[in-house]
Amino acid sequence: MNTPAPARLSFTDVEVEYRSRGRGRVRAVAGVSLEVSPGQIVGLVGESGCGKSTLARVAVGLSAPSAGTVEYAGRPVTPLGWRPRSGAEVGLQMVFQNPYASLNPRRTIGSQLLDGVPAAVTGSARRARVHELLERVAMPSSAAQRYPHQFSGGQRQRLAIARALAPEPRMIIADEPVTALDASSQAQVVNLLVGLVRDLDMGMLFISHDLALVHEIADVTAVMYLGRIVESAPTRELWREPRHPYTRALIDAVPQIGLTPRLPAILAGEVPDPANAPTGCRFRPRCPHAFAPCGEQPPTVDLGGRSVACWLTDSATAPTAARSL
Ligand SMILES: Nc1ncnc2c1ncn2[C@@H]1O[C@H](COP(=O)(O)OP(=O)(O)OP(=O)(O)O)[C@@H](O)[C@H]1O
Repeated sequence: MNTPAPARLSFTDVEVEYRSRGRGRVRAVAGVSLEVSPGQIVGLVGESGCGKSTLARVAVGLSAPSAGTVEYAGRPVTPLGWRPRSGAEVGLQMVFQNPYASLNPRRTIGSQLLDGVPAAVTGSARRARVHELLERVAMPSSAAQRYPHQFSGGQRQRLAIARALAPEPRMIIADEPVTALDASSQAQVVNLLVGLVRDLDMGMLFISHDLALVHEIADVTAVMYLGRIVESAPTRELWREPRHPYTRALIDAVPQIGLTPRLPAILAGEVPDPANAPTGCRFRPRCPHAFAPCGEQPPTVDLGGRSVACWLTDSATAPTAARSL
């Protein structure tokens, strides 16, 4: 008997390039390798424009990688529109920042949830499944007869989560799912999402620019800068001892109770345009520790459970680097 492959999402050396009229070739993702396993929440953080949403779109087949592979449950993710989606890909569902990206404003919630219920569920069990989904996201059964615009932003996001859960996914890609909500709805939606992922033993890639939020919920945190993952580690370790200068800067910029938030000098200004990315280490122009080797792209060093792409952690160059600190 064949054992099914674990519902793991794997990115291997993924690159995504856009062709844009004014900017030419934009390499939004420039060689990313990352894994999300069932039962695990991986947080992906980084400033605006660093390629987080592009990576999310590639994970669910909304964009195609220009190089590298994305696999889910041991099979390549097929870009949507290239061919009918296979059964495996239904196991991978996305929650967007804007719930209207997955909810049609002109159809009732009930009919949209029904669409997502697997065909194997038949007869009256289909409607019962819709009510179960509403209950899971703490919405009344009466929501089934109503339209998306009849709900508040937080409720609408909960309904979008119910829509994502309808096909019984094993993995959720959540791209800034609470960024557009007010503070109290944010807490409710985050708690709901994390509770569901834990109860149903799913995996989740949680994308956010909010490092403090990712610190609260993620088992592993991956830090992205200008199309590359610069550091990835169990969240607690990353927070206790950030190894990449960019991670350190992001953590320093997180507001702390009683202290005035302070943007570190090196993070002032914008992330450079990926259409004109610096050569070598892409963080080099903003890094206070940049030294000669940074003109070359740093290797990703595996430090046992965590990985860092920085010449400061490379054993051959670290001694020289230490002198520049
Ligand atoms: N369709 C597109 N055509 C051209 N360039 C694009 C396209 N989509 C994204 N980009 C560019 O790719 C880069 C990465 O964008 P992306 O939206 O993935 O970043 P992000 O980290 O999710 O940022 P944000 O949080 O602001 O959405 C940016 O420079 C963006 O301008």
